[in-house]
Parts: sequence; structure tokens; C-alpha cells
Amino acid sequence: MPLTLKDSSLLKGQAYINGQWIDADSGATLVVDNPANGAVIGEVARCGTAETKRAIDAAEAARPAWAAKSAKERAQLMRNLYNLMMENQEDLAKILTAEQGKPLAEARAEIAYSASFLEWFAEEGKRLYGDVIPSTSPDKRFVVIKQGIGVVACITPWNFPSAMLTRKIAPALAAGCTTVCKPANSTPYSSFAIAVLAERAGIPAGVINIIAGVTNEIGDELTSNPIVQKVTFTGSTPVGKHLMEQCAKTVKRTSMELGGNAPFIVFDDADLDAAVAGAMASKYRNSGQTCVCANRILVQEGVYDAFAEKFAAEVAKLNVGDGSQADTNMGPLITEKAANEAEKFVEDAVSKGATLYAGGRHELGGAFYKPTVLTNVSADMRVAQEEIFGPIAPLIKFSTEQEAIDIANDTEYGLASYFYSRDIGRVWRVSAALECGIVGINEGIISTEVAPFGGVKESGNGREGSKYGLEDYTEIKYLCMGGLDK
Ligand SMILES: NC(=O)C1=CN([C@@H]2O[C@H](COP(=O)(O)OP(=O)(O)OC[C@H]3O[C@@H](n4cnc5c(N)ncnc54)[C@H](OP(=O)(O)O)[C@@H]3O)[C@@H](O)[C@H]2O)C=CC1
Ligand SMILES: O=C(O)CCCC(=O)O
Repeated sequence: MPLTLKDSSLLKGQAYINGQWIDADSGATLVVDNPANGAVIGEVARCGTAETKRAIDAAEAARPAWAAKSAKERAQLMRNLYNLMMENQEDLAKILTAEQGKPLAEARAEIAYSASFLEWFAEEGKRLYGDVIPSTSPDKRFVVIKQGIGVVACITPWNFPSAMLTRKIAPALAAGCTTVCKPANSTPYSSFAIAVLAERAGIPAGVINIIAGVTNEIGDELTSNPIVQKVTFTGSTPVGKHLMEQCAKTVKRTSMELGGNAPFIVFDDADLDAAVAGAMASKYRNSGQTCVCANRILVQEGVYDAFAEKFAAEVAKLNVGDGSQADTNMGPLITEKAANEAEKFVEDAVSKGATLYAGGRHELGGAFYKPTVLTNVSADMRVAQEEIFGPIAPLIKFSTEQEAIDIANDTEYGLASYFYSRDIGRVWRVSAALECGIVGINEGIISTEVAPFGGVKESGNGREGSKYGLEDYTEIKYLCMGGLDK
């Protein structure tokens, strides 16, 4: 189906630098297509080093005036952008579904989630309090103030192209920082649409700059240019490590929101129906392409068979198809290559003794893959070790609480974990023992703008959303005032 919008000016394919919409210097473009059917959505300016430098210079030039505004003035402009996003929710959702593939209902929810970061941080920016430290001497006073860190580079992935952008730019703007953003090349339109609305909202030129294009050139410049003070990234762990290495040369601050391998533990004492509902929401949201998706489902032996049966019955109800169709509740993966990767995970597991309980390759072919359930999964299988990033649920059997904790923590990742139990002692014990940044307890959906999102171990550093997310965009400055007795 062609992409028809109420406001077609939201579909913008040029880069946004210093308040201007520009083509790449070379005139080059990159093609963006719809993962559901391969149809070309449009072509986007393919920028490189020179345009990135100009974007950084624009952000630096805009910074003093933006930082000098009161938090309340910045909040008003951010609130304008929040309102515009919500007024244009349907068009933004259609753009998101077209380039990313998720069902329209999920896309609408992502736009609301995305806008919520602007609303939250607009308000939170007003509460960027400092400190007065009791003095050690009568002629001195010690004061701590917090200031925006400076120009921030935001590099965002294709799985949540709208929400990951605002989760970065909203705290940056609230703290008085300006930004240069690099969306994923496969999903740039959602970001450009936000820039169109930011302009309408009255956010000054240079405060938000957005460029897509030659990935390495843009990444190298963002991580090496001395003007950039912070790089915030959401994406794969290997790319995150590479960016951190590059940032080390100019000692930039980083926030890294990287891969996950979330355990989802169902204990014998769980409410099984609630656990099934939580697992469905956590596993199949965005076709399993979320860093906090349940990756390994650990089920205690007493309820393993009953859980598998109930879970597979729910999986059978999912309707896979083009996300723009009203009856679709699971879309394609981002590319056909991703569907092939999903198939390799399943082949590896089955070759090592797993049972394909439900799902597998989809008749639609291309980027489509069925919601899949594997039983009899063991620790040597790739599905038990790696981030799947697809709609495959491996069910692993365990006997004791300690065994579940050991399996859960046996990974280099540490982003989200989930468990279902009605035993309050177990709830505290397991919460404390899990090595991760987020724990869903009798809950499969943990994301909200008001709570800290982020991981430990190789899942990254820093927190996004919440009051902690604002701190990540500030520097602490200690003012030591002397000579006060004169
Ligand atoms: N934590 C998460 O939410 C995500 C995790 N992943 C994991 O990563 C796997 C691979 O996905 P993939 O898309 O390759 O993820 P990447 O980490 O490669 O991509 C995420 C973002 O990083 C950008 N990027 C990649 N290399 C560089 C670089 N050298 N400098 C600057 N920016 C760079 C990409 O740009 P471009 O689009 O131009 O390549 C994109 O904007 C997934 O299967 C999943 O396991 C992926 C996405 C999100
Ligand atoms: O990094 C991701 O995979 C996006 C997380 C989406 C969310 O906030 O739930």
C-alpha cells in the first residue's frame, strides 16, 4: 500500500543542518525501503565527513544561546514538540511502520512513548538542582552546580527509530546541550520527521541536527571531533565497543545502550497465565527485535509442560503480516537477512536436539518469520548464548532457584531480566541476585520514560529516561568561594 499521509511534508529525505534542509555535498542518496514488501519509500541524502563537521559546528554555534535560556523557556519549546508529535501521531506512526515494519498499533504506541521523553525531560530540566556543601572553614562556601555537557552526538538504531532519538535528544536539550544525530540508514525518515516538527515547534537552528549517510565517516567524525563532548549510542555491543575506543582518544563521555540476553524466569509458584501474557509481550514485541526482549525463557520443571502448551496456544493467535494492515499483530523483521539469521538460530538448536514446538520459516518469505517456540533447549545452543533479535522463544528447563539464577547470569550481557513468582522472599532474593540493570517482576513490559533504562556488564553504561537520564547529560562544577570573612 502506498504511504499516504495527512501531512506529506513530514516525509523529508534531506539532512537537517543548522536549520537548513540540505542534500549531500556529493548529491549522493541512499534508498530506504519497506521491509514488508521491498517497496522503495524514497531516497535520503547520503552525507559524509564534511557535512558531519558542519553539523557539529552548527551545534556548537547554537549552544551558548540554547544553554543561556532558562529551563522553563527550553521546556516550553520541548512541550511544543511533544504536542506536535501527538497531533501528528498517525502520520508519524505510518512513516515508522513503512520503514521499520512494526504493526501500526505498535508504531502508534512508539510515537506516544517517543513524545513522552520530551514531556518528561521538559519538566525534569526545571529540577536540575545543585548542592550546597557545609563548609569546613568560616571564610569559605562550597557550592555545586550542574551544567549541560556541551555538544552531544546521538547514534540511534532501526528498531525504535523514533523513541531512541527522543530518549537522547530530550535530556540533552533539557540540560542545555545541542545535538548531532545519526539515525540508522534503514530508518531515517522517523528522525527527519521529528526535525520537521522541531522546526515548527520553534526549536532554534543548530540545536538539533540530523544526518544519515556514510556510516563510518559520520561515526568517525562524531567520535573524534573535539567539539563533541558526549556520544550516546543505542545498538549492538560490537559497534558500541568500537565507538567507545574511538571516544577514548578525546576522552568523551559515553552512554552505551547495547545488546541484551534477557532471562525470563517462570518459577513453579508463578501465576502461569500472567507469566504467559508477560512472555508474549516481552518476546514478540517488535518481532523480538528489542534489546530487552525475553531472550531465554527459563521454566521450572514442575510447570514446564503446562507453560509450553499455554504459551504455544497464544503464539498461534499471532497474525503475521504487513504492519500497515489492521489485523497484523506481528510484522516482518528488518531485512530478509535477519529472517535468514533467525532460521540459522533454529537450525542450530534443532541440530543439537531442540524441538521445534511452533513456528519456523513463514510462507510469506522475505523478511517474515513466524513466532517460534523451541523446547528441550540446552546451554550449548546458540539460542541460549547469543542475542537472538528475532521472534524465537527458547524454553529452558531448570530445577532450583539457584540453578535459574546461575543460568540467568551466565552471559556477558546484563540489561533486562524478568521473573514470575508469588513468593515475596524469592522476589527479593532473585531481584538482588540477577546481574542486570532492569528487573521485571511479574511484569513483561518495563519501559517508561520515568524509570531508568540501561544495563551492566557488556550491555553498556549510563541510564536513559528518568531523573538519572538527565544527570548523564550534565557536568558537575564545584564552586569554592573563599575570602568570605573580609
Ligand atoms: N540495543 C539495541 O537496541 C540494538 C541491538 N542491535 C543488535 O545488533 C545486531 C545487528 O544490528 P545492526 O543494525 O547491525 O546494529 P548496529 O549496532 O550496527 O547499528 C546501530 C546503529 O549504529 C550505527 N553504526 C554502525 N556502525 C557504526 C559506526 N562505525 N559509527 C557510527 N555508527 C555506526 C548504525 O548505522 P547504519 O544504519 O548506518 O549502519 C545504526 O545507526 C542486531 O541483530 C541486534 O542483535 C541492533 C540494533 C539495536
Ligand atoms: O534498545 C532497544 O531495543 C529499544 C528499547 C525500547 C524500549 O525502551 O523498550
